[in-house]
Amino acid sequence: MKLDPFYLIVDSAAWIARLVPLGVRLVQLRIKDMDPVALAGEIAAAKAVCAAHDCQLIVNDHWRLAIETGCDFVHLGQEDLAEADLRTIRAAGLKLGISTHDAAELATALAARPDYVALGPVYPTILKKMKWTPQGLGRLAGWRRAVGRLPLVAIGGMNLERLPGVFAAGADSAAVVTDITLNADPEARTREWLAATAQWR
Ligand SMILES: Cc1ncc(COP(=O)(O)OP(=O)(O)O)c(N)n1
Ligand SMILES: Cc1nc(C(=O)O)sc1CCOP(=O)(O)O
Ligand SMILES: [Mg+2]
Repeated sequence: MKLDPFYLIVDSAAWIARLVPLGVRLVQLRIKDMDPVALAGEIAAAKAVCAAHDCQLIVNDHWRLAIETGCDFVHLGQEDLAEADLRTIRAAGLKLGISTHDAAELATALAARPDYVALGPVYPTILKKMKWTPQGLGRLAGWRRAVGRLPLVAIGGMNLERLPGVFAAGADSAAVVTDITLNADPEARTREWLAATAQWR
């Protein structure tokens, strides 16, 4: 499986409707704290936009709702993974991406036979408080060696200037939130990301 080098992460179907039609090929819906009925509606709306624009949708955390709404890819962190039923996820035909932040988490992730592994935070992030200090490019290169040909996602503090180093270190895809969603012109920034990642597509 090949991941698009530009992996957009947003927190609503409205963001997906706004940015995916610009040409985004890989997007994660990452919603926290929403009731299941509203959440199912968000996932269904995101799925419809992605289907219309040939974009791979990845649902963060909510694997049961992803199955119920007919999605085909979920992302789980280590706490999510500990509570997830991997057999059910696999039986439903879902692909699976897993977060990692240290060697023990990488071993846990690889044992789950994921479709990609994410390493973060490669650079400092302002999106959420994290207990890990930034991993840096050397660590990313170490992850590349450790995972072999498995797709590797770099996350945390991604911006356009950092992309050459991130891909040179071995990432297949760069996942981004605030460099786009907090930009004064998210559409223009998305177009810049699409252009900047074209050479790795
Ligand atoms: C691509 C990607 N990488 C890492 C994460 C983080 O997942 P997790 O550790 O479960 O934290 P939350 O995003 O759920 O707060 C991710 N979502 N996507
Ligand atoms: C959601 C998330 N997970 C991370 C991890 O390291 O697992 S870093 C992160 C936030 C990424 O946002 P931004 O691009 O704004 O830094
Ligand atoms: Mg999670």
